[in-house]
Amino acid sequence: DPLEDKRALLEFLTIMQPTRSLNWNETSQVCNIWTGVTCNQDGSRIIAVRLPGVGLNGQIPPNTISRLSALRVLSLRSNLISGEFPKDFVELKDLAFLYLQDNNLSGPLPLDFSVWKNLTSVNLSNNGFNGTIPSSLSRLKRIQSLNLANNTLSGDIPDLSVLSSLQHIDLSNNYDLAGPIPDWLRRFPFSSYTGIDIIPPGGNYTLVTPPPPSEQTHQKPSKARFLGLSETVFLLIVIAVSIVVITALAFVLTVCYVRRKLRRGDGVISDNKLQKKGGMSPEKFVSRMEDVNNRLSFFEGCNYSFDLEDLLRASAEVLGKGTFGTTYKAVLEDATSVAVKRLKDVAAGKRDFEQQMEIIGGIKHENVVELKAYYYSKDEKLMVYDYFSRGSVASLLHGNRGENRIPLDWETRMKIAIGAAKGIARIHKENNGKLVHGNIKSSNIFLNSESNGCVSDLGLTAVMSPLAPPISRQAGYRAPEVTDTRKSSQLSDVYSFGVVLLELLTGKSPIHTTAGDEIIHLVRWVHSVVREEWTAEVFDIELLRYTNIEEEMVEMLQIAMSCVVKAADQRPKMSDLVRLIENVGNRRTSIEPEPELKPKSENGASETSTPSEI
Ligand SMILES: Nc1ncnc2c1ncn2[C@@H]1O[C@H](COP(=O)(O)OP(=O)(O)OP(=O)(O)O)[C@@H](O)[C@H]1O
Repeated sequence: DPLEDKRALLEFLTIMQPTRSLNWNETSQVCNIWTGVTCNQDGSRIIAVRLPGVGLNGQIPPNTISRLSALRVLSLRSNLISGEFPKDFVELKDLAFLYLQDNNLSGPLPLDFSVWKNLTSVNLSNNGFNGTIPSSLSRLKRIQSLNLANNTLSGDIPDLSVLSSLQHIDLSNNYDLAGPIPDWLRRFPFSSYTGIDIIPPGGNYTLVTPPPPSEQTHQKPSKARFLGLSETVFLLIVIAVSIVVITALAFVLTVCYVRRKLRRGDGVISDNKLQKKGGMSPEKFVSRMEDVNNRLSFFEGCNYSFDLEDLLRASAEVLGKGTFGTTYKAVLEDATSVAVKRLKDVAAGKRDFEQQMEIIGGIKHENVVELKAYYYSKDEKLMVYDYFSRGSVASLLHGNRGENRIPLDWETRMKIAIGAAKGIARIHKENNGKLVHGNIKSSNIFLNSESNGCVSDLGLTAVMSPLAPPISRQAGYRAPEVTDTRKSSQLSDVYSFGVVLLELLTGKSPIHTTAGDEIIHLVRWVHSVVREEWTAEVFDIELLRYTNIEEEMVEMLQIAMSCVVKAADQRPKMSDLVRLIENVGNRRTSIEPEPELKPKSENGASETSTPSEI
């Protein structure tokens, strides 16, 4: 345990006296136990303290928090903290995320922000800070989000145009800030600088206020104007305005009605806010989530700094509904995008769920999508991942079939296959070699920063109810024995991986319909085509433009077919597959530079791709 850090926090707690009781006591272990506290990997230091809305009262005592010199995240927002910005916070050299908004802090902002070189997100809004905005903010090279709104800051707005990483800024409602509004600030939304005094060319101060809504001018014709019009014209205007108002009202009511209906529908978020989902009132939802013992649990090394409340407030968009729940893209205040999976039908109790999450979150591998955080309460179970803006392999392969489609080239497909194989092989080593992915499919494979395949959504079958209805969307990937026993294994993962390989090779979905509405099962179809000795027909038409890859495609087809054999014990192990696929890829580097074309048969396949090789 980090004893020194622990002592500092206990001193802080004794003086601040939060109204909500925290489970911090001298005898208990800090790391993984104390509410709102996160330690580093070896448990030697505290790196995050998150205590939003726990009723902390009074001034932050000097020489307490500042002793946590490894602190990266400090969130004390929505409390009753008063006094000046603690001077000794300069000791927190690693601080990256600072959230002190919604308190009663006052006095000047720190003069020299450059002591916090790693600052990424700062929110000091809704306090009583006064004085000027320090120009040293311009030295925060990593800053992405800066919120100083609703204080009483004054003076000029410093030039922060050099901050290329800045994505979000809010200086609004600091009524004594003087203008003019600099050009760099005008690049941000208008809401970033409403409520600031500006000096127009004439010299008089005016306040930057939002433009008045246009209806107002329609609804309130001035008296002078009325006197200038004939009564008929005036009446016509009144009637026209009334019609517009009534139509608008009817429209709003219809929208409300439709939204309410939608909200009742299964899994549909009506107001694209996570907090309004599930037909629960936002207040009820938030209060359920805010149970002190039920907090968002982050994994070691995670550089996110948001709290559950931030997540609930984030604007959210449904990415899709899958086997285990619905996944949302949530955009947080500091412009970070995360993917949040809201699980349904979880059968595991809290302890088992947490244990499984620890196993999943403990896997750090470049080909496994890292679980960043999770949340468990009676009513909600959430998992938080990085958001992959390029979409999944499923969407890259099967999405956007229109004119501006960018086909997936062979090299990328191979990188996806090798990456995914390595990721799954790594998963299979976990938990004493017993961990099963359980849901391998192309919508759960993404491209990492090097465009290698990266697998997600692992290990969830262990916490799900076995009584949940069978999922048809998984069907095309499910090994025959899983259909019967409903138990997945590492060998059934191999089968599903084989189906993904077939998808990459054929460009076809595991279950699809033909023009004549015939349902095609990819594995069966490939078997039948190969049996009929039409191997070349199998490959994706988009791949036929590449001249010297036939041999590799055939080799990959052989590998895929070995994965999808019926008898589980005859399938290769994932670690063998990594080697086999890498061999194919390695040979390619020597083939690729050869410009020579191989002779092609009529249907476009090379002479070497004879069915006998399969
Ligand atoms: N981290 C992420 N970044 C971007 N998109 C994601 C992320 N995680 C999931 N998605 C996408 O969100 C959609 C829904 O995902 P989800 O995992 O809930 O369902 P699925 O993959 O369709 O099925 P299953 O639940 O069986 O995995 C899918 O299109 C998936 O590719």
